[in-house]
Amino acid sequence: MDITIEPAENPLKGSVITPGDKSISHRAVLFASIAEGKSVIKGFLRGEDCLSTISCMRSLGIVIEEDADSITVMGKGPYGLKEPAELLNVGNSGTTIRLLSGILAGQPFSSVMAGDDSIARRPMRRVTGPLKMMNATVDGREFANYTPLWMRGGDLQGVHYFSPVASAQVKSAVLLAGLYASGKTTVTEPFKSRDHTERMLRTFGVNVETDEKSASLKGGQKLQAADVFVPGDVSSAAFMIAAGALVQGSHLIVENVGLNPTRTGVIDVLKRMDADMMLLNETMLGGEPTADIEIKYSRLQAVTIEGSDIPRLIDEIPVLALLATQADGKTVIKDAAELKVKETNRIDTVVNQLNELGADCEATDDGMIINGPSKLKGGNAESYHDHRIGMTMALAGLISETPVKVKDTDAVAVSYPGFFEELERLRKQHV
Ligand SMILES: O=C(O)C1=C[C@@H](OP(=O)(O)O)[C@@H](O)[C@H](O)C1
Ligand SMILES: C=C(OP(=O)(O)O)C(=O)O
Repeated sequence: MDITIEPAENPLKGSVITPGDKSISHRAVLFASIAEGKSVIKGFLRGEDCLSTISCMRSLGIVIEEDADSITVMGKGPYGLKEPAELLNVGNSGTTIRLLSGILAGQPFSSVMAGDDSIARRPMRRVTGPLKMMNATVDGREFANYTPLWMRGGDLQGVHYFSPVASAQVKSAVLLAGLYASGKTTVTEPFKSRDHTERMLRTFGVNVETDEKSASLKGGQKLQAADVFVPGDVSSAAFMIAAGALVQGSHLIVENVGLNPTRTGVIDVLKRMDADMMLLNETMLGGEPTADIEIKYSRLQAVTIEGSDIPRLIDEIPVLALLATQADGKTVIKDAAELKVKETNRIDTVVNQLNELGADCEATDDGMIINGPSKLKGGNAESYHDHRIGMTMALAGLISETPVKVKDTDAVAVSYPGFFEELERLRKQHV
């Protein structure tokens, strides 16, 4: 479906509740499935990606009940999964295929995973490589780099894996396989990636050791069922925070934002950009720090974003790039080549689409340069079926001279079902 976003004639006002964290929702279902007993998950994100994880676990024989405010998973223990009769369809979700690979690597049966066109282009060797080192049998197109991925798990051996990329998906896949391996498994990364796996495995009773760049666990540990409360997703909140910062006169409260320190790069960068922002009601929910965020329209300054901050804000770069088009000066984003292997090549899709609307951006090998501020003129924008590009282009419509028509917005439901309705509601609350 195409959606036309009219320029905002009035400030955005009011409060919005952030939908559940996508990374944590996936993990809750996966870990509960291989735990012994019944786990109840509250605050679960009913986005398409997390629904793909539920459907894969059902195909593997796990009973999962859904009701209005919770998901109940009847865990069957580490070896309770059954050989699936059908292909495991991961849809658009990189997290599903990569984390599930780690679990399937430990299962004594054969399974095949595939997803949509975007998943078919995303590199899987980063996960299948270390899993093979651990003794799993894996294949796929181009020597196990592309879907469909076929696996037959087996007797795994622990490894110390030095990942060339800071990736929570790689780290999690190897650690999950490590639960089925003999001895100890360690993953060391160039920079620390999000640590939801380490935190949640502990909630399920697994002993995980961590230091600045490594995480380790011993094989053979059993997960015990646990109830999980999923905080709001800072990656989704970032779009509403950006809307508040971009539209003149706005004043929003974005509630229930998960503030795990491995995810708060976007908050740190917004502060450096001089955003008029405050954290309210800081608390701990389900083992993760959370707060409400008050944001007002802000005159933004250009910044450089690089190094260890990149994994802490990787999914927020499209919306940060839009914010940078309105900031004074030259914003430089570097060390972010990982953007090329997301749902789309997000260096190209962000730069092309923002330029199309009248911004001054340039793609580089590992990021982009944005000169601001520029008045966006509006027009047609592609989402390329990438949820984060679709939402970024919609926000561009709020500050353009003429409307922005965003193509194929259905993808937004991958991480933020109800995004357009919420945006519309905030626009109507100016009086
Ligand atoms: O582990 C996760 O839940 C995720 C890790 C990140 O990917 P990488 O591990 O590829 O960096 C992120 O981009 C993705 O949206 C979710
Ligand atoms: C990259 C993303 O997700 P995934 O890797 O799970 O497809 C994302 O949500 O921006």
